[in-house]
Amino acid sequence: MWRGGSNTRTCKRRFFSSPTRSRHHRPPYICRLHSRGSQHLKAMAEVDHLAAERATARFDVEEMKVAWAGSRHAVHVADRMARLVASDPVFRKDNRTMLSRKELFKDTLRKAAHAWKRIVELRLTEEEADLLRQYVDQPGYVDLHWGMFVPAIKGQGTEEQQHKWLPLAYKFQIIGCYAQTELGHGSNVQGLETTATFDPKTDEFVIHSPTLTSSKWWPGGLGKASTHAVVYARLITEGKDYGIHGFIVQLRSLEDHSPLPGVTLGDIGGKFGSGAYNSMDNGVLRFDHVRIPRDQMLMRLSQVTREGKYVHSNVPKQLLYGTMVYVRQSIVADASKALSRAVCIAVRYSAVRKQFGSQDGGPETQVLNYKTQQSRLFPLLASAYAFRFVGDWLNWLYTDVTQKLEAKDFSTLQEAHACTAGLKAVTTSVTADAIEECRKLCGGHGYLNSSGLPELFAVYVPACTYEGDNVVLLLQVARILMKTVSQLASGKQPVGTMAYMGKVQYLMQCKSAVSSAEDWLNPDAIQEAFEARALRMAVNCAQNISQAASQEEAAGFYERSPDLLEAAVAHIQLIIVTKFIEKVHQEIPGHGVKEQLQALCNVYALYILHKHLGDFLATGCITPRQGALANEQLGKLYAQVRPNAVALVDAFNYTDHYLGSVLGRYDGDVYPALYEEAWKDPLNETVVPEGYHEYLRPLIKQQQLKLSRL
Ligand SMILES: CCCCCCCCCCCCCCCCCCCCCCC/C=C/C(=O)SCCNC(=O)CCNC(=O)[C@H](O)C(C)(C)COP(=O)(O)OP(=O)(O)OC[C@H]1O[C@@H](n2cnc3c(N)ncnc32)[C@H](O)[C@@H]1OP(=O)(O)O
Ligand SMILES: Cc1cc2nc3c(=O)[nH]c(=O)nc-3n(C[C@H](O)[C@H](O)[C@H](O)COP(=O)(O)OP(=O)(O)OC[C@H]3O[C@@H](n4cnc5c(N)ncnc54)[C@H](O)[C@@H]3O)c2cc1C
Repeated sequence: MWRGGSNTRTCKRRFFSSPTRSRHHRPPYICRLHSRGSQHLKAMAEVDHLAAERATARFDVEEMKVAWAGSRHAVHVADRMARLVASDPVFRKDNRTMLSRKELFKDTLRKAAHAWKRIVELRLTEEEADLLRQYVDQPGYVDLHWGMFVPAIKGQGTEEQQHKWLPLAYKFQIIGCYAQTELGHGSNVQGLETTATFDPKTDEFVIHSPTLTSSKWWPGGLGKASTHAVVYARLITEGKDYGIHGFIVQLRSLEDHSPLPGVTLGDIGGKFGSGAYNSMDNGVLRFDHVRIPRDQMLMRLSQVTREGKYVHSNVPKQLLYGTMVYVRQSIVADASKALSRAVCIAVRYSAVRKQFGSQDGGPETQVLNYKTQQSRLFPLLASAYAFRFVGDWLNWLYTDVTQKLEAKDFSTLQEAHACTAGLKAVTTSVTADAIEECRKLCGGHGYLNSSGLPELFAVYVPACTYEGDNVVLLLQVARILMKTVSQLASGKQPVGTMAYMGKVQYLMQCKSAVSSAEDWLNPDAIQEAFEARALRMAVNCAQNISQAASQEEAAGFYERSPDLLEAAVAHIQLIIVTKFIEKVHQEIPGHGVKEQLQALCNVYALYILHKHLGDFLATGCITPRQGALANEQLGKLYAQVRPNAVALVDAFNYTDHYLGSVLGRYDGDVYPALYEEAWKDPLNETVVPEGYHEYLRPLIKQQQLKLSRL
């Protein structure tokens, strides 16, 4: 019922495109200047640094690639798709931040069409096509078409509707987007204002935007590309408002792409950063009494009969939110991708970069050897692995829930909602902060577009907002936690990721047995501390809410929401730690691979414990001494990770094209690459800048004249 994705094998439609040509041609004098400079610098380049780093790894990198990707098959397919993209000039992206908005958008259309052509020519499977989409690495309408429009029809459309619309979407005969958010309301879906009023005389719905704030605002692909949208609107029939439902609405002509009568639409304007999410045409849309046939209401969950009667199927209303649940779980997998990219850049560059440490003209110290660099970077490396594994687990959970829903078993719906919402919130917030931290870890050069980090940050940060603002989503988790706590008294045993709450008697009073730093390497000690902290925080919140004088529960919840947020984070961190521990308990082939993952798992858990020490101490789960021991063990783990760091990021198996960073190059030959990149800037197209004769020369001359008069 929630399933997304599609089988692209059936698609026959072909598109044609011409290769891109950079608008920035370096004039001959710069080529000469640069090639001399570059050769000179190449001789000095520290190309051996990463080779030496790779030699110190104490594990089999090829096998770690398998552990990271999930299977040998996954490594192979990802490798093939990454190379396919990297070797195709149409997919170049090194000039992206220098393109104007219009050029960037056209470049996105060109890439999408070319990608589709290659997918059809090579008869790629859905798995391969999606990887190709990811490696093209440019947000565009196809993400929303495949990621939300198609899944919405699959999840909320009847079989008949799927039969009609999906083949059109699979062959790109129509392009769709997901039009939910409005200018006035995004988080509060029930507050949307767009109306869909049934007219029994014509057997049509009339879609209307009654106010300015009811304008659809933000949907990706809506601004310029989409021909259709799944529009969420208040269903009104027989004079009654039945709340939010989905409708398939055609927006543009399939002949000339002009808006249909009654439809006003366009792009909402430039967004944060250069390049980045500006490749996406997030749009605005208003309806002026637009009529659509009744059968374009998505009718799997509820129907309106020919006579205008509203009928709700015997399924939970929340299935309407299924597309968001689907995308939230995919966003968790994306978080590990974005985080691992940033970490890969920062680790490699930190191994190449040297500062200080030599008093007598000897070599300087690799910045990766500084303990502070390690304590900032290695937890992020560990988090990338942690998010990867929890993402795999979440994908399993999602698939499992979907199968159950198809069998009309709704028992795990709440678990799916809590896990997707909470993990989406925590992993995206951490990743956004981590990308910025990686930029700082790369010093000044991290601020250059050519480091890849500014664009990665700019493209990533909206993940904290889209598909549900992270605070709003964490409060959803908190509500479920409070509900679970309140049911404990009645003896109802919590299940799934809440099962630990069933041990309430024990966890509320247990004391950690850790008495040495090594004791923190015991997964049971970690698990118990995290469970006790999460449960105690949730129970404290529940007690505070119930004690909030005579207030209603909702008012108590509102008062305590900052604490509830922290309780929700603690619960989600417990899930991440638990899934990492479970992963490490599995059989993992390859020399040293399990040991490295074990170390990273401990780094992740103890880093979180150290960072949130206040929670652990305030809830009395551990003593200050035990907290200090955890930190001591963390330092030892960093030393263990250090010789393996470069190999651990190599295991992500990213091409230089995908990384898009001169600092993160596989060969570590950073300085010539930085030098070369500088010359590609449009400012360097001429030696004397445009504007010199207009503004600089007159200014200088005027000053000279003044001086000569003195
Ligand atoms: C290069 C080209 C090549 C071509 C390639 C071809 C490839 C082919 C193959 C590709 C396949 C795959 C492609 C995948 C691509 C994926 C990429 C995706 C990219 C994504 C980009 C992002 C774009 C962004 C989109 C958006 O942002 S869409 C809008 C999102 N909006 C929100 O998230 C709004 C948030 N708000 C809410 O969700 C709700 O309002 C709320 C939950 C906050 C509150 O809801 P409500 O008011 O209804 O209710 P309550 O809080 O009272 O809750 C009532 C009960 O319902 C439960 N509940 C709530 N939500 C859910 C849920 N989702 N599921 C289940 N249950 C839910 C509550 O728990 C309450 O329960 P109770 O009554 O028991 O207490
Ligand atoms: C890049 C991007 C792409 C997007 N793509 C799409 C798309 O394709 N389709 C689509 O329909 N939408 C899309 N959106 C919209 C997106 O889903 C919404 O912006 C998002 O759900 C947040 O809603 P909002 O903008 O209304 O934020 P608001 O809810 O207005 O948030 C503002 C602030 O209020 C806080 N807040 C709100 N409610 C509460 C509460 N109950 N308790 C405590 N604090 C609260 C939030 O934490 C936040 O700090 C996109 C957005 C972006 C940025």
